Amino acid sequence: MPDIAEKDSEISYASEAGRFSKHLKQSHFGLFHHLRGISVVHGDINVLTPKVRSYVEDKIDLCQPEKIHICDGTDYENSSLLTLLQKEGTIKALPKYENCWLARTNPADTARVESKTFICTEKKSEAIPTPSEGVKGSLGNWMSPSDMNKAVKERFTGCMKNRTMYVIPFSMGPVGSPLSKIGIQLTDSAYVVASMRIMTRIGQAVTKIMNNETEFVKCLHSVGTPADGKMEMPSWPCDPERTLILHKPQANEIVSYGSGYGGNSLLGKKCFALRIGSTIAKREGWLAEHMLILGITKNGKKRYIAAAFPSACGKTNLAMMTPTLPGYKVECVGDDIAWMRFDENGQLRAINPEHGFFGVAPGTSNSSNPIAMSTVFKNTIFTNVAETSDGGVYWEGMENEVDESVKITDWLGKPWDRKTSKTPAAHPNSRFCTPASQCPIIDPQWESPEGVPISAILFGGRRPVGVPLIHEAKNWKHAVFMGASLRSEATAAAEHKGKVIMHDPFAMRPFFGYNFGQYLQHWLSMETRTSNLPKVFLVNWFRKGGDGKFLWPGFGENCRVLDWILKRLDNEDCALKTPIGLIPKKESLNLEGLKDIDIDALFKLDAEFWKQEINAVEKYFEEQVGKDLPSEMKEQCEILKKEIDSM
Ligand SMILES: Nc1nc2c(ncn2[C@@H]2O[C@H](COP(=O)(O)OP(=O)(O)OP(=O)(O)O)[C@@H](O)[C@H]2O)c(=O)[nH]1
Ligand SMILES: O=C([O-])CC(=O)C(=O)O
Ligand SMILES: [Mn+2]
Repeated sequence: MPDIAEKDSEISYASEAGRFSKHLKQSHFGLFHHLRGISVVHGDINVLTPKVRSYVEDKIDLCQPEKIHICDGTDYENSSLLTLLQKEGTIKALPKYENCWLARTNPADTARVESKTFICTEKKSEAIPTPSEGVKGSLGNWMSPSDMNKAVKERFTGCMKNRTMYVIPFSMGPVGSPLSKIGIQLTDSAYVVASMRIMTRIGQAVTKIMNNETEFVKCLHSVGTPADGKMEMPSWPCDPERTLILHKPQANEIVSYGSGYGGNSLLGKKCFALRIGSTIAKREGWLAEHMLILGITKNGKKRYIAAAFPSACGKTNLAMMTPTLPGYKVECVGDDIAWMRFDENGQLRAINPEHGFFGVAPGTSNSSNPIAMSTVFKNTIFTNVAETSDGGVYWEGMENEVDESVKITDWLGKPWDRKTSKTPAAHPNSRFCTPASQCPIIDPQWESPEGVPISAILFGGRRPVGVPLIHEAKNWKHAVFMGASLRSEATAAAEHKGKVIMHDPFAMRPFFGYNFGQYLQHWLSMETRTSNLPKVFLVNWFRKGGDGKFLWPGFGENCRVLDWILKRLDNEDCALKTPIGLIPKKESLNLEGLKDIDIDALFKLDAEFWKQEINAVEKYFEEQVGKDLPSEMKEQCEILKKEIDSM
C-alpha cells in the first residue's frame, strides 16, 4: 500500500510527464527518506519537480554527501540550523540583541576572489573582450567547458563525504513576479543556508509555484576541503588554495568551490543576479545591474533613482540615507542589485531581486547611517566584526556608540584595545546580513511585482582628485560612455591591495556575465526601446582637499545632490554646460545650513587632469576592449577630447 504522502505526490504531478510517477514506483520503499540511497533527514523530496530532482540526484552522485536536507524555509528549520552552527563553533550568539549571531571566518576567506572567478563559454570571445597583444585582460576570466568539467570533477568528487547536502529552492525577486527567477542551490554549509534565507526568498513559498516547466538556475556550492585533508579552522571549513567560482551562462549553471564568504557562496547574489542575470537580461532585452534603488519624495512628488557604485563605495548608505534637508523623504527598495526593464509604455521599471542586505559594517554608525543601525540589531548574522564584552558588536566607526569600559575582542578573536591596537578591530570587509523587511524606511513598493518606475540613473565611485561632486550626461551615448569610463579606488570588498584607481565600468567589472563590448552595445540599444530614457548623472562623494580630507560631508548631506537631480528631472534651467557634461549653476545646489564647504574645489575642472583621464580611458578601451568596442564609444572619446582641448 502506498502511503498517503505518495498518493499526494502522484496527484500533484499527475498532469505531468510520466517520468516522475515511474520514478516513484521504482523507488517505492523508503521513498521519503532516501535519495540515491542517501537519507533525507529534513524536508520532503516530493516538493521538487522531476527536473530539479534529477539535478539534485546528479550532484549527489558527484559530491557523495552523507545526508540530504531539503530546505523548507520554516522557523523551526532555521533555529535548528543556528543551533547546529553554534555547536560547530561557526557562529556564536550575541546576547545583547535579539536573534543575532557572530561568525568568524578563516582569515584566508574574507572577500570575493575575482582572480578565481570564471565565465565558461565555448568561445572565449562570448565571455570576455580580446585584449591587445601582451596585455592582460581585466574584464573577467574565461574557462573552456572542458577545463570547467575537469576542475569540477577534481574538486567536487566526494567533496561532501560526512557532510549534509542542503537543497535550497529560492526566488530572486518576489515569489511569482513575472520579473523574478528561480534558483536551486546545493550547499554543504549551514551558514550559507541561514544567510540565503535572509538574502533571498527560500523554501515552500518557492516550491509551491514550481512545476516541471519552471526554469531554474543550477547553483552548486561546497566549502571544500584542502587537498591534504587538513582543515586549518574546523569551524570555518574552506579551501582557499583551490577556490573556484564558475559560471556557465548557456546552461544557467553556477559552480562554486572552496569559499564560504558572501559573494562567493551566497550564489543568488553576484553569481546569479549579476553574472548569469546579465546574460539572461541580454537575451531577454533587459538589464541586470550592480545598483541600489531608492525612492525620494519632495513636496509630495515621488521619484525612484537607481545608482551604480563599485563594491564598498556607498550604495547601502545612499539607499538608506536620512536627508538633512527638510521636506524630503528617502525610502529604500534595494541596496545592491537592480533588475530593470522597459514596460509596454516605455517606462523603465526596476525590482530588487534580493530579500536582505549584505552590507559593509565598518563606517556604519548612528551619525553616518542611523537607518542601517536601526535595521541590523535583530535577526542578523554578522561576519568578521569585533565583539564586545557585553555581548554586542563593534567596528571602526562605532567609537562613540560603545562605552569605554566595554572590552573588545577583534575579528580574529584576540583582545583589542582602542588606544594601543594597530590593526582594525573589525575586518574592513566585515558585513551584516539582515532582512530588508526590517529596514524602517523600506519602500511600500519594494516587493511590487511590476517594479518601481526609474527616473534617473547615477554612476559613482571613489575619486580623490579631479572628478566633480556631480555632473550630468549630455545624451544617452554620453551616458553609456560615462558608465563605461567609470573608475574608482580599490576597496576591501575583493582581494585587490592598496588604494589604486581601477577601471570599474558600470561598477560591474567583477560581475559581467558576457563580453563587455556586447554589454555596451546592449546599453546603447536601450535608446531604440523607448522615448523616455532616464537622465544619467555621475556623482563623487570622495573628492579630497589639499589636507587629505573629504571636501564633501556625504551621507545624509547627499540629499542636496539628489535635490539638484530632481530639479533636472523637472527640466529646471539650473545646469551649466562644461566639456565633461552639465554641472549645477551657481546657487542651484542647495547648501543652506552647511558650513565650510569649498564649492569651488568640489567643482573645479582641471584641463590637465581631464586630458589624462580621457587618455587613460581611451587606452583602456583600446587595450582591453579592442575590436569589441562599439564605435559610439570611440566617437565619445573624440568629442570629449575636442571639448577638453578648448578648456
Ligand atoms: N566619505 C563618505 N563615505 C561614505 C559615503 N557613503 C558611504 N561611505 C562609506 O563607504 C563604505 C562602504 O559603503 P557601502 O554603502 O556599504 O557600500 P556598497 O556600495 O553598498 O558596497 P557593496 O555592498 O560592497 O556593494 C562605508 O565604510 C561607508 O561609511 C559618503 O557619502 N561619504
Ligand atoms: O559580493 C560581496 O561579497 C559583497 C558585495 O556586495 C560586493 O562585493 O559588491
Ligand atoms: Mn555589491
